[in-house]
Amino acid sequence: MAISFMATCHLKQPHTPEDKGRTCSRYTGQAVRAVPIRVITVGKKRAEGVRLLVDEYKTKLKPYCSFEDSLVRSNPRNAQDVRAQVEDEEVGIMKLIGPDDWVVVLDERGRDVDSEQMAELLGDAGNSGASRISFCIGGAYGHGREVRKRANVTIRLSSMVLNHQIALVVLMEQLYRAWTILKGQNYHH
Ligand SMILES: C[S@@+](CC[C@H](N)C(=O)[O-])C[C@H]1O[C@@H](n2cnc3c(N)ncnc32)[C@H](O)[C@@H]1O
Repeated sequence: MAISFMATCHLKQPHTPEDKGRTCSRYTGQAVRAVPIRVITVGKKRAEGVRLLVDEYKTKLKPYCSFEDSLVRSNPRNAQDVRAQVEDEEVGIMKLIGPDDWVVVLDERGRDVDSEQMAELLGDAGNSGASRISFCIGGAYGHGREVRKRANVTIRLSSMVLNHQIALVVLMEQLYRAWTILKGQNYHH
């Protein structure tokens, strides 16, 4: 499934004063097929503040696309064995990924994507045959080999390592931002 979101954004360079207020996406103002989004996270119970923010962005995303929040629970029995933990979490993630999913793995070693490129990623997915976009956030020790291999693209949200719950909140906000870019709405400046 060819998705070219990296190739086209004309605001890849740092924004100049002239760029201020412009949003860039090949798809801005066009009808974009809203591919359902699923975010798969690994972990235990979420912190209350994270839960509130995730709920807020789920509500904000509702007018744009369907959204599924899937949690793969870490098995506490594996806490002393990192490999067993990563493998167990990987099985849980792979079970949720369908054959037609377009898979975006989040990893601090992934490709840098700006907000406009995130919008293009969603727009490109809409033009592809993907039945769903699955974003995968790993556990304390990251993703296993199978998940990495399954990735259509691996992106990072920052060059810093984030706690998985913080990564989830940042991703949710960026998904909402991406949709406002696609719709040409006054949120992204
Ligand atoms: C605590 S981090 C795991 C860090 C671990 N060093 C690794 O090898 O992945 C948990 C998860 O949060 C996500 N994450 C953390 N920092 C990130 C970043 N800068 N960009 C994208 N995702 C990130 C990744 O999905 C990661 O698997």
